[in-house]
Amino acid sequence: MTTFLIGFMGSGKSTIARQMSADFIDMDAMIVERIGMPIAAFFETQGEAAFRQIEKSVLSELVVSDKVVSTGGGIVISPVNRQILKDAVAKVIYLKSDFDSLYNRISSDTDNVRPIFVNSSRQALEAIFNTRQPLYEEVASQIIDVTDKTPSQIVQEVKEFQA
Ligand SMILES: Nc1ncnc2c1ncn2[C@@H]1O[C@H](COP(=O)(O)OP(=O)(O)O)[C@@H](O)[C@H]1O
Ligand SMILES: O=C(O)C1=C[C@@H](OP(=O)(O)O)[C@@H](O)[C@H](O)C1
Ligand SMILES: [Mg+2]
Repeated sequence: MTTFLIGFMGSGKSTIARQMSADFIDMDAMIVERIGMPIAAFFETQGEAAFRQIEKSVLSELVVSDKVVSTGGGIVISPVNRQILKDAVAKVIYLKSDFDSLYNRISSDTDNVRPIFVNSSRQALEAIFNTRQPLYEEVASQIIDVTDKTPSQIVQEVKEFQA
């Protein structure tokens, strides 16, 4: 069965997926391969809407992948994506944390340039966070509070829930 990891940027989706399964799929990495450029460059040249179109089709492809899939933090924006996640025979695990913890993490993450982070004030980003919170909860089959937990503690909690 496919396992989707969802949550705001910086919640650890890519990190936890990597620790959960050697053949995990990171949606952002898959999209970067497809578009042939970093996501930030694509946002700049083609726009966010074009990114969301690609994201939606990649999500549809991955529903039947039977893999651990780390999604991008904006996967829940689209009602169509939320319906895909609700209809899927899949586990949808929400890695939940508070905005301040996530903001600190994203701010110090030099490996990943997130255009929405780069282009938003802290206040604007918090508003996006607050808007998305209920959307993650709407589609989640499991919610894990990841605040102040190590990746291995989180992986352990996922496994215990599914035991
Ligand atoms: N449980 C954790 N504790 C501390 N730092 C973490 C944890 N999970 C992820 N990180 C760090 O936070 C940043 C974002 O992680 P990432 O997996 O890219 O999140 P996402 O894919 O949800 O945006 C990275 O610098 C990563 O090393
Ligand atoms: O929150 C968002 O809208 C986004 C989050 C990013 O993924 P991560 O959550 O893995 O950083 C990536 O999909 C893109 O920058 C958009
Ligand atoms: Mg990620």
